[in-house]
Amino acid sequence: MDDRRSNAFAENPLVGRAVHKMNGAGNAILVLDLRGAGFLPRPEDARALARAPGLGYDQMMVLGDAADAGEAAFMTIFNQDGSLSAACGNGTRCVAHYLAEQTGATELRLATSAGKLFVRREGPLAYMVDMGAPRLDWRDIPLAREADTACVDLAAFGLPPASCVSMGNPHAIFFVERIEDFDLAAIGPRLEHDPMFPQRANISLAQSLAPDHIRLQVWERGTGLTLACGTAACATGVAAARAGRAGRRVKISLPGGDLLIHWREADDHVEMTGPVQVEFSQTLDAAIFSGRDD
Ligand SMILES: N[C@@H](CCC[C@H](N)C(=O)O)C(=O)O
Repeated sequence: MDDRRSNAFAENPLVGRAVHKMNGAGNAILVLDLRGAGFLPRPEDARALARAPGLGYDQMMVLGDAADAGEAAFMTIFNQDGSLSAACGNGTRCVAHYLAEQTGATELRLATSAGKLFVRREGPLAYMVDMGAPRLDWRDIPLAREADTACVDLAAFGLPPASCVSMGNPHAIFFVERIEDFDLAAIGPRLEHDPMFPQRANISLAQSLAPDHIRLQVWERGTGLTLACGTAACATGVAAARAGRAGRRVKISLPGGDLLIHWREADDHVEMTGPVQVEFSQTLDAAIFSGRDD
């Protein structure tokens, strides 16, 4: 190892590692493969990477060693603010693509702190993820107090009651006539931190276009407005079917692209199918971690 590399390594073990910038329906994803490394980025590292010029991300998917044989990796998922999420649908497709390209696998098993995920390649740049069963009990979302999760009155901003769903992470969905009538960038942060959500929440505005088609805009917990959110699309599909607004198969159109959601009757699991795009790979240098962490 040359001197520059060994000094940089002493500063931060991420220096010299490769990251892979991808997107899933426009959701900006950074894949960092730390299998075999025995460490995870610190929250301040995650924040530094999120604000690194030309790099950035909505979520960073850090691959670690899987506990079970047959699982390709364990995914630790960071938001821009350094907080963790137990689920990320678009990031899961990106990780699946990264691994599928390495191994040629067309089916993969991955794990997160929320559970195990099955992924199937559907095309050169398309994947279906079995996101597991939604959780609809108020304690599982979690909400701060007992409530009918199909109808949570947050009494704010002229919005109707929200439908709350956990896909391993908490979502509140507001069905509105027209998304444009609301400024999600302004109300999103306040709803994310509403006292009803002890672990904060991802906030979505949904507009029904047809019984099998919904428009969606998402304010993501720990990140902000994004072009797409896979778990929000799953949660919205579930909320819409629950309310009789849609069937169990629905197309969700987000600013960055479309996701197909199928809430299976047979086993209650939610399938999410959508695209991935590979942008670039880069080696991390020490300058990324040298700024202030405000
Ligand atoms: N973009 C993701 C969800 C990201 C996680 C979220 N911000 C959270 O903290 O729960 C997706 O595609 O599902």
